[in-house]
Amino acid sequence: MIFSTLASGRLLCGILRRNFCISTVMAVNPGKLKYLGQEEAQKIDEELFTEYAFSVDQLMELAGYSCAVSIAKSYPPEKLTPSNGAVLVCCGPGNNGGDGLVCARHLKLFGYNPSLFYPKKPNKPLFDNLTKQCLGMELPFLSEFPGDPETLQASYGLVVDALFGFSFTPPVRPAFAGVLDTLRRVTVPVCCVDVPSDLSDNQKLNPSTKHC
Ligand SMILES: NC(=O)C1=CN([C@@H]2O[C@H](COP(=O)(O)OP(=O)(O)OC[C@H]3O[C@@H](n4cnc5c(N)ncnc54)[C@H](OP(=O)(O)O)[C@@H]3O)[C@@H](O)[C@H]2O)[C@H](O)CC1
Repeated sequence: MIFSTLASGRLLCGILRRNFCISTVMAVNPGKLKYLGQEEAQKIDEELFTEYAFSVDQLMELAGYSCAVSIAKSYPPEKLTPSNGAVLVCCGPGNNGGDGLVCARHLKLFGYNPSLFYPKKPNKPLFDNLTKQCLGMELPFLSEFPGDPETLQASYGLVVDALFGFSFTPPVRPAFAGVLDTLRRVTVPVCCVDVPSDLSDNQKLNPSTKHC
């Protein structure tokens, strides 16, 4: 049912000004947007897999590509100074991280200079293949995260947060705590895939709340 709403054109991919969050929204009418919560998003995923036979690869490619298109519309590479299009794509250990790898690949084709921070790659063919594609396009994988905001924003004009999506369960584990803390403090735009990774699972993105 939810996917048929998508097909009717009432489910839009919206951009949320929480830093800059790309999320699917249910447009009851153009003037009134609501944002999907964790359960709704999981239900849509499930419906896409079962009733419409989408594969995870297809969904990941669609998600990553639409994020890259949204970024290109809002932050054209020529406007990213002083970094001339340098983007840091932070990828987490799940499918949200896979979205990030796809997004980085498309950003490269759009003229950006993406670098990847991917500290915990799952040992699965899908993620091996996505990593191989990025390596084949000469996208650098950072061996460590630029720990303080000043260092990060001196090198990158924009960050993509593809660390965690709807399977995040707070509190964040130590391995990622420092990364999220830095992303909260940077002054360059942070574009979040699905939801900001530090959003706890019972919070909903409220469209009326002003986000930075
Ligand atoms: N469902 C699909 O096939 C697709 C989903 N897409 C998008 O991807 C995410 C959901 O992906 P999923 O892999 O289910 O989960 P996440 O990527 O959100 O994160 C899972 C990993 O994160 C670890 N985790 C969870 N909580 C924490 C925490 N507090 N601290 C550190 N790490 C955490 C978790 O580890 P476990 O040990 O608990 O397994 C996972 O490793 C969603 O956004 C979807 O939209 C794709 O777009 C398409 C296919």
